[in-house]
Amino acid sequence: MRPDAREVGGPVRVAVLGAGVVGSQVVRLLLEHGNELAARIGAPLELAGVAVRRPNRHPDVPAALLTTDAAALVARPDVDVVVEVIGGLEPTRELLLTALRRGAAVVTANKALLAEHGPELYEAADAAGADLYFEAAVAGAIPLIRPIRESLAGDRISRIMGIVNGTTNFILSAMSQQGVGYGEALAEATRLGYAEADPTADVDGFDAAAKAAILASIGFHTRVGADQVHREGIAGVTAADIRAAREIGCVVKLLAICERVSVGGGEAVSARVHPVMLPVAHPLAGVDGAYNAVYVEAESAGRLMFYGPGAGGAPTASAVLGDLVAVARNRLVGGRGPGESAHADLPVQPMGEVPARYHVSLDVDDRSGVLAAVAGAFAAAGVSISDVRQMGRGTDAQLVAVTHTAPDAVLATTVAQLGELPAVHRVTSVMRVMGELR
Ligand SMILES: NC(=O)C1=CN([C@@H]2O[C@H](COP(=O)(O)OP(=O)(O)OC[C@H]3O[C@@H](n4cnc5c(N)ncnc54)[C@H](O)[C@@H]3O)[C@@H](O)[C@H]2O)C=CC1
Ligand SMILES: N[C@@H](CC=O)C(=O)O
Ligand code: NA
Repeated sequence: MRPDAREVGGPVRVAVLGAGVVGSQVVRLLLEHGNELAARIGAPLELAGVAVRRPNRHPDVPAALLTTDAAALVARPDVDVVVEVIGGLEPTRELLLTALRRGAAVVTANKALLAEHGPELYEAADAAGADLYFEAAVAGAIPLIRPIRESLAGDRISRIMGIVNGTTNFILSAMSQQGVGYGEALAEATRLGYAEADPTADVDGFDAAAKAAILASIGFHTRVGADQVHREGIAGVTAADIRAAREIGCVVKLLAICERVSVGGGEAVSARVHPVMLPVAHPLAGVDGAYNAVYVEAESAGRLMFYGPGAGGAPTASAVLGDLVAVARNRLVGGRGPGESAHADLPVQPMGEVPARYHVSLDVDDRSGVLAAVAGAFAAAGVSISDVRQMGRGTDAQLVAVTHTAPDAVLATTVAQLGELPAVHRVTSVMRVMGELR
């Protein structure tokens, strides 16, 4: 049940859970822009409480609002909206279920929670007629969730593809443009507030996979969990990979790709996250630092591109505040925003079936017959090569091959077999390639 209907124009009371990088900015904006927000909503937003772990670390939050008891705060009947910016799966799942079950609206930036427990949260929201908004959970400040759930609700989306993790994009940009080392770039991304509390979530691709799960779910009206997204991070991307990409006119980017695909006369969803070599002329190749950019392709709309800051306290707080205004407006008119839409219920395509092109660099013997042996291994697997180059380096040589499209599993097996050839010393770089190479 919703809390008691409020008198029109009465305050909308907001509880904020967590006052870290994002939460502290949410509280600041609420306190600094209160009058303007009230004018836009038609009622004041009143900060009812801020749950934190260590109250003495938050001098900018009025002391009377601070509490260490988040469970008591979300259960308070006078709280209309709960903003969750703690992160992680627990106790956030339990806290948000408590809020939703008593009819409070929820605004969250927590993609990990949504990708893992989205259906349970949606069900609780539906049962109570409460709002569940999460614009900040994907691509930070960029309006993307609302455009997909609302503006494109009348269209048929075929593809959502882009850079959705600011930390890894920051690291890859620093490595390729300034020659900064991986560890140093990660430390700087953490210092700037881009990285997750545990940055392995960023570098191992978990964060991008959670975002891909959310995008695939709302884009294709199908429940896609984080465990159904193929995930490869950037921890294995080396300076040699970045050099190899540069040699063929490419940059390395970590992409999330969600597609509606045809499988055996029916439709399925493919959702995957992995590094790719992208030609420098590709629009996503120029997206640097903590910026994100996402293409959405829809049957009638055509190709749309969304670009902007994908991480950071203030940009993410902007998305949270936008949701807060939306749910407050809904509340005042007694309405509700979109709930879960999972009617299509499409199967998820296994990664092994996804068509891909690979760029493979090998250290090989510099002698005749090696190229033929390598080409023979590709041919035996039915994989055709679009480009091959061999560069002598004294006693050994570097051999680079770019394949035509083949099923991902076939390519992966072929590369493993190449590594077994006597003439191959080492497989130095393997990466998927996208777009037209020069
Ligand atoms: N930092 C960013 O650029 C973005 C973050 N997000 C998401 O926003 C959420 C918050 O991220 P950040 O602010 O960066 O994290 P953070 O680690 O800076 O802040 C989280 C805060 O919650 C507090 N906290 C932990 N458990 C608590 C509890 N039980 N009760 C009260 N407070 C508790 C922590 O002490 C910390 O201050 C995460 O879900 C993250 O994935 C989303 C988009 C961008
Ligand atoms: N750690 C995330 C924060 C925003 O979602 C990122 O780097 O993108
Ligand atoms: Na967003």
